[in-house]
Amino acid sequence: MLSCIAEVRVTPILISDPPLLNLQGVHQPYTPRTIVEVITGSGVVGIGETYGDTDYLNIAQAFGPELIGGELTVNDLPARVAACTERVGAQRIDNTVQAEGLRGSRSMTKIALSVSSAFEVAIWDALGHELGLPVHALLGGKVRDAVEYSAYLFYRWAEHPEPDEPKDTWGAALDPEGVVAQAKRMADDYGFSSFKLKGGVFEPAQEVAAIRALAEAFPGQPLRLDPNGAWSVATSLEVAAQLEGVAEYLEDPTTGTSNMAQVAARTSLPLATNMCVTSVDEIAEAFRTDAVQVVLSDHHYWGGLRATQDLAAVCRAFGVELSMHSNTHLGISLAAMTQVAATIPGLRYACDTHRPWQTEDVITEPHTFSGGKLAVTDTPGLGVELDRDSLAKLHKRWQESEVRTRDDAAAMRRVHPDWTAPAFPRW
Ligand SMILES: O=C([O-])C(=O)C[C@H](O)[C@@H](O)C(=O)[O-]
Ligand SMILES: [Mg+2]
Repeated sequence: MLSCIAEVRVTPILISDPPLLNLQGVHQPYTPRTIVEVITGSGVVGIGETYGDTDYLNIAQAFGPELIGGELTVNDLPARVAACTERVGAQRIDNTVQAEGLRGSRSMTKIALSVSSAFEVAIWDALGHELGLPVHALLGGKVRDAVEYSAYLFYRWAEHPEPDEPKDTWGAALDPEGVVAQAKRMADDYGFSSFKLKGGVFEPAQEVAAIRALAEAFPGQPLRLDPNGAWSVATSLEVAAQLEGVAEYLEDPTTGTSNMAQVAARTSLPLATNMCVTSVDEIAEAFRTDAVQVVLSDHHYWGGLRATQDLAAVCRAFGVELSMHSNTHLGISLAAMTQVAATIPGLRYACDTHRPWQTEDVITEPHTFSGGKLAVTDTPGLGVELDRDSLAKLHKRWQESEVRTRDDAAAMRRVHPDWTAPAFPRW
């Protein structure tokens, strides 16, 4: 007989983040995350992680206690979190804006699923510990022993504007030479052999030049460019023509399924997305119109690991490839990504990860990449352990700070006071 859930803890934290540039602006020095702990009657602890912005945190804090006394089951979580979201005042959520402009359209359902994902992962982890099995075994078993990740390259400043803000040793990358230097360090330190450049920051010609410089520095290695929908259909087609035979795919060159379909119809370069296929109701139109050839799944978006497997099955049915998207995240989410990626057949594109950019973590032994891959652990649950000192320190930072959301445009205004997030298409 499995133990029931005896306690749930929801802890907001602030983690440091480097000054990475994107279409919307720049990453803040500190960004919020939510850490979830599900504790069973036998004392087992399962952990999960998701966004920490206020809309997400409020729902997570309201929902956590509803699990107490219940069983370690995941199938009813999305519906239960959605019902809780209604009660928490989801009517305040503006469904019309593009969340951070980087994630596609925003909706209450998507926010609820992102919250649900943290509880789902925590329950899988707890179940794994209760049964002495790794999460991948609970999900049906692994089909690979290691998961390959791609280097996630960013244009960036050397430092945040204020002297007492977090620093790292990567230096600036504001031109093709800087991007290549960053890629070389990613290859040397982590063994990554495919590279994605976050675009939408400079004029397309400069970003094409950076991809060409990468192709020269890393001949034959897979390259991707992701401007988060910054380009018109015409610009996307110009870039596609220049990168055919150079890049392995273009990621969200333009905004919206119909624009993506127009681009896809006139280039041989595959199009990937983490913006126009981010929920079940967006799949049909995108697949029917052949708008995307690679869906970048994200267990935070889709509601967890089971939902990621479901998405993989739908993609298989339509001959669409699957890979993984990543946003600023810590080791709990990386462990979850690795466990589910291990179970998905035919994953032929390396998954994204922001992990090398994070200097902090809440697990006792942060992951080590070898040859750009993470080994799939067979230890029970997710195979990672919560570092309570670190969690307490990062929670204290949250308590002492006024930062409650990630706002890349506001962070950019500290340096360029006239900055506003650009209208689509930017170019
Ligand atoms: O692939 C993507 O679109 C992303 O990773 C979105 C992220 O939010 C990224 O652009 C970032 O953190 O600046
Ligand atoms: Mg993307």
